[in-house]
Amino acid sequence: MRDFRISPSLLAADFARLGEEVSAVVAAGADWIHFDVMDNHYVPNLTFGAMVCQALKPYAGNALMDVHLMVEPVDDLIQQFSTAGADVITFHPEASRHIDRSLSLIQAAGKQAGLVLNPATPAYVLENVMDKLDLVLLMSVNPGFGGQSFIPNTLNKIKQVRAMLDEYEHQSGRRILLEVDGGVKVDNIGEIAAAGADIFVAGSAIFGQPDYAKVIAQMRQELTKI
Ligand SMILES: O=C(CO)[C@@H](O)[C@H](O)COP(=O)(O)O
Repeated sequence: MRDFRISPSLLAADFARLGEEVSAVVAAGADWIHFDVMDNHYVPNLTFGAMVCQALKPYAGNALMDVHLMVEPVDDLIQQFSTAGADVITFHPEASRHIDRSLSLIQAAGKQAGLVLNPATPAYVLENVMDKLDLVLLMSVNPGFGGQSFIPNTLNKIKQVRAMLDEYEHQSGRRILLEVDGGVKVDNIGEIAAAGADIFVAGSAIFGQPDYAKVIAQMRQELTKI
C-alpha cells in the first residue's frame, strides 16, 4: 500500500477554538494540518495569516503544517509562513510572476514546495519546474470556499498528473507527491486514491462530523482497499 496521508482543512473547523480543533484532529489521526490562506484578491474570501499559523503550530505535534496560499502575490507570504512554522507551502502558478523563483524561496527555507492547479489550469505548467517540486496539489473544486462538491473530471486530471510524475520519477528516481483538495469524502476517497493521489485534504467531511477519529478511520479503511 502507498504511504497515504490525510490533511484535515481548518477552513471547516470552529474558528473560535482553532487550537483545540488542531489538537483534536491530530489526536484523531491526522497526518498533516491543511491551512487555507485566502486574501480576498486571488480568491473571493478571507481567512488567516502567518501569525495564526505560528500560534497553532504547537498544537500540531508531529503533524505537518500544510500551508495552501490562495494569495497574490505570493513571495512575501512565503517568507512569513516559512518563519511561522509551515512545513509544506503550496501556491498557485497564476499568482506568481516568477514561479521558479517562488519555488526556490520555499526550498531555500527548508520547506516542502508545491504548485496548486485549479480545475481548469493545464498540467503543462509543471513541466519546467519538476526538479523544484516536492508535491503537486490538484484542486477538485474552484478555490475559495469549503463544502463544495468534487468536480468529477478531476479524476482524469489526477491520472494525467500522476502519469507525468511517474515518468519524472522513472527518470530521476525522485517521487513527487500528489495531493487532492475539495469535496473529498469517505465515499470517494477510494477512487481518488486509485486515480493516483497520495494526500487527501478534507474539511467538511471531517470537521462536519462529531467524531473526527471515526471519519479518519473510515477514510483509512477505504484506502486499505487500493
Ligand atoms: O482550499 C479549499 C477551498 O478553497 C479546500 O481546502 C476546502 O476547504 C476543502 O473543503 P471541503 O471541500 O473538504 O469541505
